[in-house]
Amino acid sequence: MMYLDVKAVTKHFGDTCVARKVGFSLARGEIGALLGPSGCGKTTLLRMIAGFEEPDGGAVYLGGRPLWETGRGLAAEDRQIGMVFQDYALFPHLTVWENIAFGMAGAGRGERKATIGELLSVTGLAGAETRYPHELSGGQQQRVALARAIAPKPRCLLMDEPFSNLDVSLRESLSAEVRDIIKRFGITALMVTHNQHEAFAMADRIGVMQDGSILQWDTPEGLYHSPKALAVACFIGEGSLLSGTLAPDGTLDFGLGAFPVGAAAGPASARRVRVFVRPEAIRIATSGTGATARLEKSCFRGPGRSCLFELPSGEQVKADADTRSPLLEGETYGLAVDRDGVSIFP
Ligand SMILES: Nc1ncnc2c1ncn2[C@@H]1O[C@H](COP(=O)(O)OP(=O)(O)OP(=O)(O)O)[C@@H](O)[C@H]1O
Repeated sequence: MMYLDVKAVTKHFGDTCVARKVGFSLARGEIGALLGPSGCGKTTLLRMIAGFEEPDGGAVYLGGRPLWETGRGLAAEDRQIGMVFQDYALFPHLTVWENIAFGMAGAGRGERKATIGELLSVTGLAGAETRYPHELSGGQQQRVALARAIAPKPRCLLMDEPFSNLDVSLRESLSAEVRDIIKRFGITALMVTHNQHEAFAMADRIGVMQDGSILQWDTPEGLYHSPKALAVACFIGEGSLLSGTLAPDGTLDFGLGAFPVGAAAGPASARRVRVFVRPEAIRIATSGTGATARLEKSCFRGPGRSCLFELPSGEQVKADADTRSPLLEGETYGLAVDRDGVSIFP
């Protein structure tokens, strides 16, 4: 059995279904992320695991023990779950030290001192222990919130959009830092975010959610390279959607060429398919075989150049180029596609 196990959890608010038999699991010490657009049900799922909301059906287990099963559950305060909220929710009248110590009433003086000392050190807050929350930056406040949630040694840590109040440049560096801290303490954690960069920087496993369902629960690499649904491909990273035909012998024919994608994939008769291609799977050449396309737009992005091509069919294709390539808008180029960077959907 996995450490955190969510099984076929359903939840309605009135007539609206916000969790449709949702299931996923995390091994001990793994970090998971629920990723999806606003309103898809991420926070409600997190709140059901925390015990702030009751499921209509399904079960939730933590470390082999039920948090919720057959319509009954442990009270939130008995679940030993740590929470980090979007707005940090620090106590404004308590110092950094007192905020972190808040949930450690059961620990002895020596243990409390050692744990808080270690947390201050790994979160880079040593020296700030007598300050109050309003005397800290947003990033520092978030680290205090994390330290406060970790200090009582929770069985699981839940984080609701933990970086959304921080500026973009801080989000990515802090998310990598927070991952290191959680890993160092060996805590099993689940976060909710609508930002894929945060999910990629933090999580070992990510669930892409849409309308109360998890479309795919997978590693970041699995989601990016082998999306199981078109909505997952489109939600994660960038790409182009082209139309094509899949023949019974497994040959895919579309705007960027024709090649076998495995006989096993072949339908009984030729079938129209949608083909999703990542920009980095396309190689641009001045001439040659493969497809030809007109460069419509080219945008310098420092390490790379984002290009938008138009195929003779009128379909548009995004491709990445080297910034040193002398590409001219309006000119025609050859495009070759890396077969592994192509995903096919009905
Ligand atoms: N207590 C509640 N009563 C009624 N409807 C609710 C309640 N809590 C959430 N909802 C509704 O359930 C749906 C899912 O909300 P939820 O907060 O879980 O989504 P989310 O994916 O976390 O979105 P966001 O990123 O905006 O927080 C939304 O339509 C929301 O309005």
